Amino acid sequence: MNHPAPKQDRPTGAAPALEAVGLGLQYRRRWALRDCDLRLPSGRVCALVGPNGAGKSTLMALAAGLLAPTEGSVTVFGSGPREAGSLRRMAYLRQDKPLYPRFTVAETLRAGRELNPGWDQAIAERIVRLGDLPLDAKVGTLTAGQRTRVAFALVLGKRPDLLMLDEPLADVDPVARQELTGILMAEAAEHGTTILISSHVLAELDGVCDHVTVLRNGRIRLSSDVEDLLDDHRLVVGAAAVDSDGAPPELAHHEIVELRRTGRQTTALLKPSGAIDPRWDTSRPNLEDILIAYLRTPDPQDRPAAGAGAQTTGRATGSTSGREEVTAR
Ligand SMILES: Nc1ncnc2c1ncn2[C@@H]1O[C@H](COP(=O)(O)OP(=O)(O)OP(=O)(O)O)[C@@H](O)[C@H]1O
Repeated sequence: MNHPAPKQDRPTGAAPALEAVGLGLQYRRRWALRDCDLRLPSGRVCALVGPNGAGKSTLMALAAGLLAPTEGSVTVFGSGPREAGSLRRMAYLRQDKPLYPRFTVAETLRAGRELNPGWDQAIAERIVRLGDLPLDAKVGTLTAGQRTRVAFALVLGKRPDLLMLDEPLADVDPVARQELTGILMAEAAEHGTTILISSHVLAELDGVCDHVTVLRNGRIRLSSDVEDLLDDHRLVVGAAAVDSDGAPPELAHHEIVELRRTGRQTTALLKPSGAIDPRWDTSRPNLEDILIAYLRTPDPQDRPAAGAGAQTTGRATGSTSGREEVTAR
């Protein structure tokens, strides 16, 4: 679906909606998030993408003040996430969408109204009504998708300036998905709400978000405006021979994000520097093409130095036909 992406940055000098500096969180000996630098200006719709266990929920929980950082800092509109002003201005919809099962839908909305000074009953009721949810139904009797709708009504009813949604639509049917995404985007455009949304459904992010951050193994792999990403990358397809390192010499002067071989065909996602050899069929990738390539390949800094061991990107050696060989550069 295509919605105009809101781009209403606050006046210069205003604190970003969310800022992380060297942010990290360690569980026992394992880092769930490390060296995270992120600046999300207000009014943006930012997708947070990454494989399972990449650290997306950890980042949101830190920004919501539910976890304390092991190192670094995170602020919301310039203040610590646990400060009263920040708590008032943000809403966080956790993946498990905690609600009181014994409350009815109406009682849940009433609690939202009583707890939140800026409560917008109209939008909350609209979301519930569109799902045909009986107001007197107990939340515990609702399906997972219906509970998601109630949780959506609560976070949008709060009218936050920063809305963080952790895989919010995973259990919602496709029609409701489109409808709730539409409401979300309309609300963001109308009120300048900053949205941070994590999702595994990459195709649905195109046309919805204007900024994207990719996390991999607890580190930021990529964080960029969508328009810049689309302008800066090219997909090339050719039949050129591949040298022993996997990089065709004609492409060697470009930054190769990912190189894939299927039989005699080589496909690469590039950040070109200069003209691309005309023997290669060149096209503009869509957002999903770009995100998949970054998700599949580790950051060059995280890869072992040449000769220090095999590349770590699932590269299948000796593949010449049928099988696909993937090489990160
Ligand atoms: N309470 C916990 N105790 C120990 N380790 C944890 C805990 N919560 C998360 N982790 C670990 O931290 C890492 C990041 O987890 P996180 O939930 O942030 O990932 P995610 O990107 O949200 O994953 P998913 O897409 O599966 O929801 C994972 O390795 C996870 O196993």
